Amino acid sequence: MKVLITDPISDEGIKILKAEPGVQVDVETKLTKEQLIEKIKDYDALIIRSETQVTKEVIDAAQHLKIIGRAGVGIDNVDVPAATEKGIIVANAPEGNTIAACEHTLAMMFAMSRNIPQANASLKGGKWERSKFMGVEVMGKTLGVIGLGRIGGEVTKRARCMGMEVLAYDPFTTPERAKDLGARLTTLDEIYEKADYITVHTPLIPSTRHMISTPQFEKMKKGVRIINCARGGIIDEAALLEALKSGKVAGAALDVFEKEPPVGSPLLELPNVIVTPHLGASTKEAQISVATIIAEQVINAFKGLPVTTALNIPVMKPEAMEKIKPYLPLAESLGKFAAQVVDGRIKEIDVTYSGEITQKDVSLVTIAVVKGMLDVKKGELVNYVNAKAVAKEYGINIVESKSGEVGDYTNLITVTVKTDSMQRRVQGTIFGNKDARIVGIDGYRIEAIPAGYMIVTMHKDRPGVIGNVGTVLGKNDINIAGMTVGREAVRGEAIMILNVDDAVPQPVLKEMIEKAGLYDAYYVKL
Ligand SMILES: NC(=O)C1=CN([C@@H]2O[C@H](COP(=O)(O)OP(=O)(O)OC[C@H]3O[C@@H](n4cnc5c(N)ncnc54)[C@H](O)[C@@H]3O)[C@@H](O)[C@H]2O)C=CC1
Ligand SMILES: O=C(O)C(=O)COP(=O)(O)O
Repeated sequence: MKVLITDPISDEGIKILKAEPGVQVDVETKLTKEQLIEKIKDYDALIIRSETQVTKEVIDAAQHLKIIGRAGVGIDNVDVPAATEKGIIVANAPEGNTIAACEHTLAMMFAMSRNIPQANASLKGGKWERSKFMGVEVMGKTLGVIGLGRIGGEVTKRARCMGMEVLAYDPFTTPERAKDLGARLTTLDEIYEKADYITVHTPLIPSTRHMISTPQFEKMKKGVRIINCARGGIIDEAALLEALKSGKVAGAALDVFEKEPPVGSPLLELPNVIVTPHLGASTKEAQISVATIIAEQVINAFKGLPVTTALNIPVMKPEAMEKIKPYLPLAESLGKFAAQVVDGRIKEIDVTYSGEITQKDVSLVTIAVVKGMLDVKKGELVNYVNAKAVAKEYGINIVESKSGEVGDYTNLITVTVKTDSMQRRVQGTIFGNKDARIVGIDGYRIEAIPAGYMIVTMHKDRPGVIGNVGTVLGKNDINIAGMTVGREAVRGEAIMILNVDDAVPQPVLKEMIEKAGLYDAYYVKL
């Protein structure tokens, strides 16, 4: 495995990677876009921080890339949909730098309140200006926290200890969580109306880009102070500049910028703006933590172990993963099997779970069904990362449901495939936590091992059919390893599955249909 690291990460992470047998690690920082496009071709993994721009062009140029590891949180510099489409895992290190970013936010709040950067520069410049740098206290003030996630939550807890009242806005959190942290969840408008300090802690995504702009500054209290240690672009810098110039905003503390470095930004000229060069995550502790986490995730990806911080595949805890693991090969086999016993273009895949499995997180099991089906239909690289995206691209609707009905099986996975011309239902179960079986087709009870070469026949139950099928196979030197028949009634409609030891050419299948008088027969290869 070849790992390319293009932004500086802690040696601790590099050591972990190098200790892994068969891993080659190359650190190449400050690559130009063109150099990265050229380099990436040879690598299996890419590790980055916020500086490397992993664009679609870069992803398209990659030939072996399996994982992009972000040694940090924000992934706004990665084209995640492009990676997903190509089956590349994107993983980050979400908890590694929470405290670093939180403490930096508080450091910036204090530095701004007490004019520390300005006073430091003045004194070092030979001046002694005590009255010029009169500050304000944070105690008793209202802090507005926009984005009450990991960092926003830690900032809230500490702000409360400093005697601040905290109002928070986050559309994806609960009033209970906010209360536990010491904040009151409210609207953005109330924050704008009441806050003395506003700090943003959301990701940079389309819905947060320029979420604070001129109309929002207009609603704010005069003299408000703004902190941005999240991402440049959440706050509209041009609008902030105007709000600072007009006196609406008394000060701004910025760690991040719309363009980094912010060369020539007029914000840098203002005395009431203090800045740091994207240092939020730059503590020894955070860097060791994120580098270690991401190195482990990259290794896991190569060992086929769960990548627990992956952002584009369902992530589950190792214990949960352990519980559904036996179902993944069965699900993939059911998908592959079902794809080979239908005609026409697949329009919908419906996966229904019943029995004990309904207590588990089955999202990955559904993906395994889809992956199996697309492996057959598309014959191209489909994996757990891109299976759903590929299905969507081909206009295949995926439906997942859990049924309360407990039939004869402890666990049952029912896969219904709808094509433009027909519908087929295939059911499977696991016996004793390890033995996968196909136990039903279109309501007929059967019991077949989903493996190797198989033949599925649809016929009328009458003497001679099975004998004739055996004769045709024998004549063509195809050995039968197992057989199961399901029928609706004696001499009624029937389905048979044969496990055979050899591949079955189409002409043999045709001969079988004719000689044995079958309605239809399908050859399945798992
Ligand atoms: N300056 C620096 O060096 C660092 C910056 N960051 C930035 O901080 C951001 C937050 O990091 P974490 O707290 O770890 O992430 P998180 O995912 O724990 O928290 C983000 C929160 O924002 C909320 N959110 C999403 N859309 C929102 C909206 N429209 N309005 C209000 N809230 C919204 C989410 O519900 C979530 O609770 C990262 O995405 C990253 O961009 C993170 C680490 C270091
Ligand atoms: O983790 C994040 O989102 C950060 O912004 C930290 O960025 P960095 O790794 O220091 O370039």
